[in-house]
Amino acid sequence: MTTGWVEARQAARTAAEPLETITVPLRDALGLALAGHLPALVPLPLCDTAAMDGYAVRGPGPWTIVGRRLAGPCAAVTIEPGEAYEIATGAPIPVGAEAVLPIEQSSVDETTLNGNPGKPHIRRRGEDIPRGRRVLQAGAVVTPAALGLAASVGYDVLSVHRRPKVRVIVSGDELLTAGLPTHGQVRDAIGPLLPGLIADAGGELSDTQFVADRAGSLSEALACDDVDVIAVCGSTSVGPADHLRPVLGALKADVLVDGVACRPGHPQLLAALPDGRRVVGLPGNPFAALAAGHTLLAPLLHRLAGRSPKPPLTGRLRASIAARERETRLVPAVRTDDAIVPVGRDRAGNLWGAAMADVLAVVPPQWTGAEVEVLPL
Ligand SMILES: Nc1nc2c(c(=O)[nH]1)N[C@H]1C(S)=C(S)[C@@H](COP(=O)(O)OP(=O)(O)OC[C@H]3O[C@@H](n4cnc5c(N)ncnc54)[C@H](O)[C@@H]3O)O[C@H]1N2
Ligand code: MOO
Repeated sequence: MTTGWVEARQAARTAAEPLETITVPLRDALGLALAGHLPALVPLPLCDTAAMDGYAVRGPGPWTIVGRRLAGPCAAVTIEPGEAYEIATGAPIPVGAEAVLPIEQSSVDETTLNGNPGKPHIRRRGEDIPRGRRVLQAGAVVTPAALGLAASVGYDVLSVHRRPKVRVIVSGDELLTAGLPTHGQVRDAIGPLLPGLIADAGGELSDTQFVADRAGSLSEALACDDVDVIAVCGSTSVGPADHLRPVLGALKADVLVDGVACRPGHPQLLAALPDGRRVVGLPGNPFAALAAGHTLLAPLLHRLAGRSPKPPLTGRLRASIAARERETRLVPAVRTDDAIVPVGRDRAGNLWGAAMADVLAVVPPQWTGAEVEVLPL
C-alpha cells in the first residue's frame, strides 16, 4: 500500500541502525558522523595568552622593558610592578601581567614604555572553551571547521560511523552509457546522478552494474552481499519488463515502503532482504529517480551513516503551484533572497528543471498558503 511522503521518509530513517563505529585519523573523518559527543581534551586557550602584539605590563606606567615573550613553549616568568615584556599575539603572558599594551598605543624611549592599554587584551585560560566542555554532539557531520576545532581541543583521531556502501543497479535494455543514442535508445541519466547524491547523504558508491530487463539478471545482481544498500534504478512499475517487485518477493524481502504518495516518484520502494541489506527501488524516469533519491535513499543513508536529523529548511513559495489531492509534489525551484521560485521543466522524465534548481520544494497534498519545506539538491 502506498505510503504518504512524510511517513515514507520517516520509515526510511527508522529502517536501520547506524553502522559500526571506527576510529580514524582526523584527515579521514571529513563527511563522517561522530559516534559520540566530543568533549574538549584541553582548555582553549591552554594558558593566559596575549591577544595583541605589544607589551605585557603590570601596575601603572611608565614601565621598564625587561624582556621578550614570543609564541611557543617557554618557561614561566613573573613580572614585577613597573615592568614590561615585549610580547607576541598568542604568547603566554608573564605571571602577574595585568594587561597587554598594543604596539599602536605605545611609545618607547630606549627601555621606557608609555601608553594606555585601554582593555586588558589577555585571553584567559579556558575562556573560549573550558576543558571537558562538549564542543560537538554525537551525530554531527564532521566538516572542515569541525576538523580544525577537534585538532584545537586535542584530538588526533575521531570515533565516527563508517559510511554505508551502496551498489547501484541500473536496469533497462534501452540504456546507453556513452555516445549518441539511436532510435529506441536512451542515455542512462540516473547512473551519473547517483554518486553525488549518495556521497552527499553520507554513503559511498561501491559500484554501478548494468543489468538487462530480465528477472534472472536482477536476481543475480541482488545476490551480492558486500554492500549495505542496493539502489535499483528502473523496473519499479507494473509493466512487462518491470521485475523488481516479483524478484524481491522471490527473495523473501520485507517490503517496508511499497510506493509513495508523491509526484514524481510514486513507484519507489524500500525493502529489507533477509540478510539485512536494504534495497531502494528508484523509478526509471530520471527526475522521478532524483525525487525518490531524496525521499527514501538519502534518509536511509543518513541513518546508516549515524547522522542526526536536521530541522527542516523552509521558505515562502512564490508562484501558484496547484497542490494535488492526495500526493505530495516535489517541485524544482531556486532560492532567492525572499522566496522559493519554481523553475518549471519538471516532468518526471526530464532533469532540466532539477539541474537548474537548488532545492526541491515540497508541496503537501491539498496545500494552501506560502510556507513550504525545501530539500537542498
Ligand atoms: N501502468 C502504469 N504505468 C506506469 C506507471 C503507473 O503507475 N502505471 N507509472 C509511471 C511512472 S510515474 C514511472 S516513474 C515509471 C516507472 O517505471 P520503471 O521504474 O519501471 O522504469 P522503466 O519502465 O524501466 O522506465 C521508465 C522510463 O524511464 C526511462 N529510463 C529508465 N531507466 C533510465 C535511466 N537509467 N536513465 C534514463 N532514462 C531511464 C525508460 O527509458 C522509460 O522511458 O512507470 C510509469 N508507467
Ligand atoms: O511518479 Mo513517476 O515516478 O512520475 O515518473
